[in-house]
Amino acid sequence: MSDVFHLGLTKAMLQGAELAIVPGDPERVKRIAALMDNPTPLAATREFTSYLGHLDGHAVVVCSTGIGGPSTSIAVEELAQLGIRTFLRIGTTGAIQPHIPVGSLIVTQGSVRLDGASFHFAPAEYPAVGDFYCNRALVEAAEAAGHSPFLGITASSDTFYPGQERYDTFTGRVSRRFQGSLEEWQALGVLNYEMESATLLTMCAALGLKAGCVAGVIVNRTEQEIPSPDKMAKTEQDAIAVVVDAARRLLS
Ligand SMILES: O=P(O)(O)O[C@H]1O[C@H](CO)[C@@H](O)[C@H]1O
Ligand SMILES: O=c1cc[nH]c(=O)[nH]1
Repeated sequence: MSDVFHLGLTKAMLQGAELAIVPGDPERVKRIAALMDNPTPLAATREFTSYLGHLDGHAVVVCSTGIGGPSTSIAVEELAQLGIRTFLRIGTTGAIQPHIPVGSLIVTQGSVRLDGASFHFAPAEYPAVGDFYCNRALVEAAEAAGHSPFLGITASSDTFYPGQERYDTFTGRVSRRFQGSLEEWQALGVLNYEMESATLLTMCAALGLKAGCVAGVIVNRTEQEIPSPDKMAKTEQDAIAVVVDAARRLLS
């Protein structure tokens, strides 16, 4: 019996956990939990796969959000109902600034809200910003692992293709709203594209929860569209190690 609608979890299963690590991809969950003590599978429903692990004796939930804002909002809402107060997203991303190499890590300070779900929590004037302490823990964890993370603004889009101005679509077209948008975000200093941070950061700020996002750069859109599988796996693993260390720092 589940205490919440979708995740298949009960409060008892979470053993008092107050922090969750939330990747997009369900396949990433086990690999994140493997870096903790006593990794234990909890549930797998739709796009929501969850594990419990422990860091220095603290229970930590790992739960995938699936792709995009709507499913992210469900995961966060239900985890909050079960007692989670801090959310660390670990994702993959496409950089749009030429100086950001594939393999690097980006910590999202704030997001351009190209999603829809965040508007169900707060109006357009409200910022999608990360929690300072989460950002600090992510940056310190990245630096401790020898990375020089980029910290800045992310464009967070509901769609992977038009919203991120990709022309390798079925029609080869992108709707007028997004034509030229990549260049505009570049000129405004936006670092990267992904698909969940706008929802996560807005809803957490609006609901009095803490959140931070780190992402591994798997493509640079000024150079290529398709990631190389080897580089992608290493980048993802680097980001996983950083998010787990950041969680440990926040819990200590
Ligand atoms: O690797 P994840 O966490 O899924 O993040 C990124 O990858 C997906 C798109 O390929 C989107 O979810 C985007 O935000
Ligand atoms: O370009 C990219 C790469 C990963 N995820 C995204 O949303 N966009």
